[in-house]
Amino acid sequence: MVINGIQKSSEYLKQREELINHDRALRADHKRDPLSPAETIADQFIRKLRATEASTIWSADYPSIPHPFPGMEFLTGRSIITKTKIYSILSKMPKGAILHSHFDAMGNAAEILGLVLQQPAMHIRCVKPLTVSNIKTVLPEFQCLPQEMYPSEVTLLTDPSYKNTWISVKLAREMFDPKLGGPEGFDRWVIAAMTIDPSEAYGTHNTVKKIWQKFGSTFGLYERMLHYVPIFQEYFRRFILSAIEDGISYLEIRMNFPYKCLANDGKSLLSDREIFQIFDRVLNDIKAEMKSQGREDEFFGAKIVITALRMIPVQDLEPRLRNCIALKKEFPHLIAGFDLVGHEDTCHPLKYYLEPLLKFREMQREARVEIPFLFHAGETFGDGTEADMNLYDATLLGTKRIGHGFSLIKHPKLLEICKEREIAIEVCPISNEVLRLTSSMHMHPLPALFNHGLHIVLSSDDPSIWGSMGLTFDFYQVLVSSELTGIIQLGEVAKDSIKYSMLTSEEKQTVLTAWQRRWDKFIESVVNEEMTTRSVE
Ligand SMILES: O=c1[nH]cnc2c1ncn2[C@@H]1O[C@H](CO)[C@@H](O)[C@H]1O
Repeated sequence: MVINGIQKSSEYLKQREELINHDRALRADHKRDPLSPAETIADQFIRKLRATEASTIWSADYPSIPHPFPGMEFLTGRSIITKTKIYSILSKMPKGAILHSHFDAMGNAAEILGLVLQQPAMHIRCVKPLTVSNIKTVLPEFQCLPQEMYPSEVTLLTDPSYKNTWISVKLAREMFDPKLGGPEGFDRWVIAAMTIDPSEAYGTHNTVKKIWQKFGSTFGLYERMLHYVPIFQEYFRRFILSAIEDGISYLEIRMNFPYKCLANDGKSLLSDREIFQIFDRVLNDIKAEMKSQGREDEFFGAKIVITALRMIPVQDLEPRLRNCIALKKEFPHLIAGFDLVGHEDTCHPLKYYLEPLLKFREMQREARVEIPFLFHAGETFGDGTEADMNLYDATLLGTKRIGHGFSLIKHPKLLEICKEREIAIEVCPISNEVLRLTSSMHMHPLPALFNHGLHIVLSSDDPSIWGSMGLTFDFYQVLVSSELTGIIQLGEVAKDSIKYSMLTSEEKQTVLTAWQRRWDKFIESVVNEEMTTRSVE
């Protein structure tokens, strides 16, 4: 690799090629087996399409989007993304597993409101009468009420005499003041509170701290809307079905326990056991449904990563960990691991929980169960802050994967360890951008992680809140913001999501074989698309 002293351009070009290959040698797409002829065509076709769409769809004028570009802020660019052929191709790609998403924020917001509206027990209130001038700032509050507590007198949310009283959600919607948009205005009001919109992410709340205030307030709503068994069950079923339609064949879902879900009577709480029994039932029903359609190799189930909020006092963690062990013993096939969640920049660092976390290993040995740590760490742009330092603790505590690891790129030794120990990084591109860690995908550390040869899985984190159900949008943002990354790299990421899941090695083999079959078919369909496009040109 000596560059000095080169005389001939042919020699220079040879050395240039060697240097480039050397630099790219760690990437997953460079390390894999040679591409099949069909993969080569598909890869080149998608690269060409990406360039064409950058200069057509992404360069057109849009009245409400002043400066569009591929990889731009997701919430502003989403309506352009869905116009592209690349998006439509990626929506058919088999994507492997979702390994990083939070249960309460995985469904479509409008559909969740639809489920709430079907339940007479669901009620709503707000702190003062809603008016045209305060509707953007006054938040709805939901509550499931037992029948004996249904209100006997009703004052509408928009009535000037309204005073923070409960009203049935359905009635509140039907009677919503036409001056505020009637029932559609009601939907807009509630959905705005459940989601982050571009004016918030890129305007009023454009810092990590401010956007987390809005983000946190949405979780308060989801909790009240979803934690009622008829809604909870149907919600779970629907998001699994929609994940399957997006080419996802397995999920590991983070969920806080105890998960306070109201039973049918709207009063008593389900036990954790009952929650897991519901999971089992819903998953088995879906598997049976898939089998009856001859699609059994498209879905292999889901597991829960039990989480606790990193705000709880340290002494409260040990009982949670004991509960986690008891649940694992009873539902070994449904529990993937343990994690602590919440805003790392403002909550307790992992180090604060060191004693119970160290003890957890011993507790597992005694109980003869294995519950790997799958820690969120480094979801920050800090460099040496406590949130950033969580990466050291997650690594020392033996985490099997790292959730986000946004600041990992700053730490050479940790990069080396993650590579050596095959600690996969769960990267959630759209989440990081909406939560203001990066202003566009081009500034995201992901391309650097790919180039360093880290094991990466892509995930959606909280798709309800940014309207990015499934994984297609995340895959899209990654594909269009690096020239090196092509469909082959995305295929490797999908494979890694199976390889670094918490399935057993036999299960992984089964899921990988099914994935490969679907991948070959997918590549064939891209090749067909290429031929059709060529014949039109
Ligand atoms: O990206 C994230 N990082 C850390 N915590 C999160 C993220 N997304 C959601 N939660 C947390 O998970 C809980 C629901 O399970 C919520 O309290 C939310 O704060």
